[in-house]
Amino acid sequence: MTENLEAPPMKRSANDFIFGKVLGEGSFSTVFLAKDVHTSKEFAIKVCQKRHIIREKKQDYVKREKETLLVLSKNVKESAPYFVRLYCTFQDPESLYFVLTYAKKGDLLGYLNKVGSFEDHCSKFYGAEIVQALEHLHCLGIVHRDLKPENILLSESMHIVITDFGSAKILNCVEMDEKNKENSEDAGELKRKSSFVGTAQYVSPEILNRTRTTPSCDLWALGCIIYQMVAGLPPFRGHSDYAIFQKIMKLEYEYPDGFPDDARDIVTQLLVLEPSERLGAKDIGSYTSVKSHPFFSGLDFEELHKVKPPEIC
Ligand SMILES: Nc1ncnc2c1ncn2[C@@H]1O[C@H](COP(=O)(O)OP(=O)(O)OP(=O)(O)O)[C@@H](O)[C@H]1O
Ligand SMILES: O=C(O)C[C@H](Cc1nc2cc(Cl)cc(Cl)c2[nH]1)c1ccc(Cl)cc1
Ligand SMILES: O=C(O)C[C@H](Cc1nc2cc(Cl)cc(Cl)c2[nH]1)c1ccc(Cl)cc1
Repeated sequence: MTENLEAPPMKRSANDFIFGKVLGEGSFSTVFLAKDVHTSKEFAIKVCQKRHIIREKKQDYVKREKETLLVLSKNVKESAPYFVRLYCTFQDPESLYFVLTYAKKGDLLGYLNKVGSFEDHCSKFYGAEIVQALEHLHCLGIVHRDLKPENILLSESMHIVITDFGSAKILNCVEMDEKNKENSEDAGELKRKSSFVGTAQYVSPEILNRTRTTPSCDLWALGCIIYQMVAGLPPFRGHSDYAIFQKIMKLEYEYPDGFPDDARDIVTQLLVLEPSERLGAKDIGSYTSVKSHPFFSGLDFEELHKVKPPEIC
């Protein structure tokens, strides 16, 4: 009997890490900076309180997050390394631990708040990295559903690292084929999941209408994020979520003076109420109609991860 030389990786525990500062708090999680005692490598460890998950009935949310992160970590695409990696998970009687990539430079919202709005070449570069990331995510049959600047983290080299897959949906192959077909069962699923609805400013009309989730809802969020990088504020704003939802359903937004024409054109083609009419909604495989838009002229999407990102100024 040949000995199995590839010993399976040892199950880790909290004792394998030195826990450092708190990086941030979620609704039922705390994320710590931590160092692996064996390799001195740094990680972000997301610690979820079991008691809290049970009380908030968030098991599905956590399960979905782990499943999605596992699929992403097993299907890394060299030209789209734009997602947080899940290295391992473990638990103790009180908590669940997710050992994740540490995104050293915070998130996109932090930079937007710091500089107000991005220079055009910055908006184009980061818009392009998000398109490249969404193309890979959707090819894996995963829809993020809560894409927003706070969930777009930045690595040490200032490339994007998309996170927070708790609200992600993994489409089954049937759904993949009937991408836009109405499906009461799924709408029912959404009804149960209505609490999951993402952050008001970026949520798409079909999520509010409880129709089925398709990759198009991430294209809507892309439109909102490109608008926000160029203008400094999201397109749909209001003093309450309800007021914002009203504006979304009526497509009530405007472009400030000086908003460049190519940015206005691509945002207008993404912020379309009918999901199947959005730019890229009909693309199969790769988002050619989004990538070929003049807003992205001159960018090589496959090479973005190798170039030094433009200074955010
Ligand atoms: N991989 C990471 N690297 C660096 N910082 C991170 C990482 N993941 C999360 N954070 C920080 O920790 C904070 C909490 O993240 P977490 O995913 O636990 O909650 P959340 O998803 O932001 O909130 P909620 O659970 O309500 O959606 C984030 O806002 C972010 O600032
Ligand atoms: O699938 C596994 O590996 C085993 C467990 C499964 C699991 N145990 C749980 C206990 C609670 Cl209270 C909540 C959730 Cl979501 C739970 N998920 C587990 C351990 C750690 C992590 Cl991060 C996730 C799930
Ligand atoms: O719902 C059940 O009864 C079964 C699940 C089992 C379960 N396996 C899981 C695996 C993962 Cl990765 C995540 C979650 Cl939330 C998982 N939940 C579960 C959920 C919560 C708890 Cl506390 C224990 C088991």
